[in-house]
Amino acid sequence: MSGLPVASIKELSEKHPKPSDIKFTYGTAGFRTLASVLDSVLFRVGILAGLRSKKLDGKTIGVMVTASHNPEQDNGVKLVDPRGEMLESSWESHATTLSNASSTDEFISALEAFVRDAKIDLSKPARVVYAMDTRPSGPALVSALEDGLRAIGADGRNAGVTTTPILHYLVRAINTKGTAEAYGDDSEDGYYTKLTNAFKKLVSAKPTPSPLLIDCANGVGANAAKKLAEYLGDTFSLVLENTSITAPGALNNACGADFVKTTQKLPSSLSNIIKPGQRGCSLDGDADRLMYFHLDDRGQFRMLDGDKIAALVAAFIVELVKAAGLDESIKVGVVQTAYANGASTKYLAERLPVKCVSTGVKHLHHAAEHYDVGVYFEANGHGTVLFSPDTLAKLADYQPSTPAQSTAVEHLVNLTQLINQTVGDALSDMLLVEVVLAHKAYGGLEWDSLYVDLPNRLVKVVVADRHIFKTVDAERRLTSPVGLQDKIDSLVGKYEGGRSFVRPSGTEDVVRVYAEAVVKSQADELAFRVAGLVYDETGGDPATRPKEFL
Ligand SMILES: CC(=O)N[C@H]1[C@@H](OP(=O)(O)O)O[C@H](CO)[C@@H](O)[C@@H]1O
Ligand SMILES: [Mg+2]
Repeated sequence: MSGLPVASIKELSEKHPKPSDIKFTYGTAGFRTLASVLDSVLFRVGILAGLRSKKLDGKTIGVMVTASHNPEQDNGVKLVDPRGEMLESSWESHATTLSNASSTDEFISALEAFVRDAKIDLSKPARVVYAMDTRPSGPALVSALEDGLRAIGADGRNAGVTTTPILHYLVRAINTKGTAEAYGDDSEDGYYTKLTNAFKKLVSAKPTPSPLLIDCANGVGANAAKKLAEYLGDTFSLVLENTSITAPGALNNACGADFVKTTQKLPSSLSNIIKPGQRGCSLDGDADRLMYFHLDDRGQFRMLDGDKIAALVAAFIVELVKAAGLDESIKVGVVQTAYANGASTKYLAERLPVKCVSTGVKHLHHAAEHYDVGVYFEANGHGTVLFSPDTLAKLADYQPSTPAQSTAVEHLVNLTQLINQTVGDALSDMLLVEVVLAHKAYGGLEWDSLYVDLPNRLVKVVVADRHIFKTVDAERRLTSPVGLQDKIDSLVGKYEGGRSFVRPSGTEDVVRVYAEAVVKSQADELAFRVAGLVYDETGGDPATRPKEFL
């Protein structure tokens, strides 16, 4: 075994010193914080990505530089494993440890220990493909990443400015090239061609959909949606808004999927553009989340979130599987989190198996892999559909006995091409939604009426130490602080259709309180009473108690 290239790491590491007063964490969304403090993290991630590739026998690893829906001054970085999935969780803590070594010497010792413990064969090749979103801090951070790749001797491929899901696609396409599982050509052209060819086949016998308004969050989704529109040609026209990717401060500002979900409002930049009866959607800053909305006939804004997308898509796939005559051998299931609207869970559970897992895409993704076809969406609009290898083989080998069965199987096969199965993908999900709407001849109104959302409220509570909050049952119940869950239960019992749960955030230094009830004012009241309880029970200072807490 050859050793670490210590001299080269040392020399380059000196150019990327760690800020002394900061503790970094590789969390649910990778490293994410103010861009101005991330230089050393990117350098070290470059080395880590190289080591991950060596550990996996030279398979290509992805690195995405983005802070998604966060404000423009933030940035972040996450690693992508060879099949396009999130980094294996055991490596998250190694990433955290390496990022916090205080000096170059300490960093090198930590690397040496890691290489030994993880039994990494340094003589293996290392390959990494990387990309960034449109943030102004991106280029400098990418150059720190490239120093890391150089230090460990990894081959880097720069995929430029692109979306998170395209980077995930590229990783899988590169690693499956020339195999029976080839995912597509390993280029952006390959991605757009794959998606749009499948889309065109799926809607070929349907009327052309009315043009769709897309809020691009002033981010990288604007570039991607523009290219997608070119590949779609006349089949489907996209009206792109919030495309100012170079305007200072515009990214995610009062627009984008997260804004729509958290404020339950239309971005004001669209208010003069969207017409009653029209549908539109918002992407987030790296185009992996999607929120739909429509204005009803009276011009009222109606949000169609990840739960509504899951309901629409899952019911459609179940219908197709049945129409194909495959319902005995292909089982469709849905994965949600506790934040899924109770009405969506009820709607889905009446039709197919539904599983609830902890917050965070990796939990949903892994649970969805256990179904033949697993549909997963977070309420915030991040999700996709996974077809198991067995299911893909069944679809490929199936001999339909009627023309109707044959059409249904063809549709299913085209869906496997349309859907980005590596990760949630706003553009792929958008085409998927449009396919279902076209097949069902639904507008926003019909889709929205699948079920009626229960009124709900999400509240943040700032506490002294959120780590004392421990949960069980897919985060729906607290075991610590002891006794708090009983108090929440007795509050919930007072509200018709009441549901509430409390969990520590994995991405912000807060505790989140979610509440639902049959009436909006009651959902708000329940949320603020539970928030008040959490605050008081964990020693919150009465002087700074938020006044809306009850
Ligand atoms: C209530 C909520 O929307 N939580 C979000 C948020 O996680 P928290 O752990 O709740 O901070 O960020 C995650 C990463 O983007 C996302 O997966 C999740 O859905
Ligand atoms: Mg995102």
